[in-house]
Amino acid sequence: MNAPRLFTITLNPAIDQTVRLDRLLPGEVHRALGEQTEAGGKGIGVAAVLAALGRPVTASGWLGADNDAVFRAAFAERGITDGMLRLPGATRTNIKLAVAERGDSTDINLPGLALAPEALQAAEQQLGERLDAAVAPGDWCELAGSLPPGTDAGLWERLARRLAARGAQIVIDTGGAVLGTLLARLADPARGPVVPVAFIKPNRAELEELVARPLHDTLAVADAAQALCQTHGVRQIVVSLGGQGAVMADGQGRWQAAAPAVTVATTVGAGDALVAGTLAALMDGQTLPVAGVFGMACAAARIQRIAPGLPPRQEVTELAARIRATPI
Ligand SMILES: O=P(O)(O)OC[C@H]1O[C@](O)(CO)[C@@H](O)[C@@H]1O
Repeated sequence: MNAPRLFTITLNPAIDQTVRLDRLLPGEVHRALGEQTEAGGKGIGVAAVLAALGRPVTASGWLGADNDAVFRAAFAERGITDGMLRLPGATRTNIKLAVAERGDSTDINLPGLALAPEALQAAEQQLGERLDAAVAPGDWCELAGSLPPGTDAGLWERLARRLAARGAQIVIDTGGAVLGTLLARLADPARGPVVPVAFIKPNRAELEELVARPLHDTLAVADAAQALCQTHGVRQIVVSLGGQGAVMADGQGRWQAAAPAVTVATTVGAGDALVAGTLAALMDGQTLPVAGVFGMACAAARIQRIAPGLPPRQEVTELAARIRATPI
């Protein structure tokens, strides 16, 4: 069998406009230090990191045809296969305020391209056919990011079932109520064949929403993550804890790892880099703690610059050497 490939599926991509500020004072006038525009959206961020790691990756999903130039340029420059449908209209622009004093970003994410029900149905049909033609058994498919207006978890569910029927490994990186609904539906035999989920990467708030209780410490996070593996048939989980690092869980155990201290230019894309690095290593057959550490190194490398992608591999390897996963 050929080496597995990754397809990211982004149904609500974004043009990220990052405005750099020295500080943020609500209600005040700010003079920006600078501005940068990048092709964004969760699966596109993941694809950028995978491509930087030298992996074949296809960015799939859909884009507004009116302003796709930034995506075309990014795909060509980074060596990402462009598998995105073009739909009538414009892709949303998300505003990112990267604030030097705070060392983080404030995100303002817009709803996204709204399509009429018939147009949505046609887009789903066309996307499904494209994926059927491209995805081979053993390939990994990431359902990435939020859903556009007028759609619900059913859209992800139909795509996941279609891809699982082709023998793909399903990865989910979507948040809010949609994640819980989707996991519950895919694990429910009354709805059809149970779809095993290879990997998810909630953050603490998303995991709290999934298990419907606050998770005050690392141990509580690890317990909740491991329980989710058992109840929802999720094979591997990395819970991102921002500056505090990550907790990982699978059928074999649970681990925690602290994030290395780095200078932060933006926190946008940190989660995508964590997913991308972890998936790259898992696809190589690495264990979860090894893969999660590599993902964390990719995230630490990613947040030091505003542009998606990664610095030279040596820098990522050095960061990985500074991270230890310890069993909990
Ligand atoms: O689909 P969501 O949840 O609105 O997130 C989209 C945002 O997330 C990112 O992909 C970063 O993770 C940004 O590029 C983008 O603006």
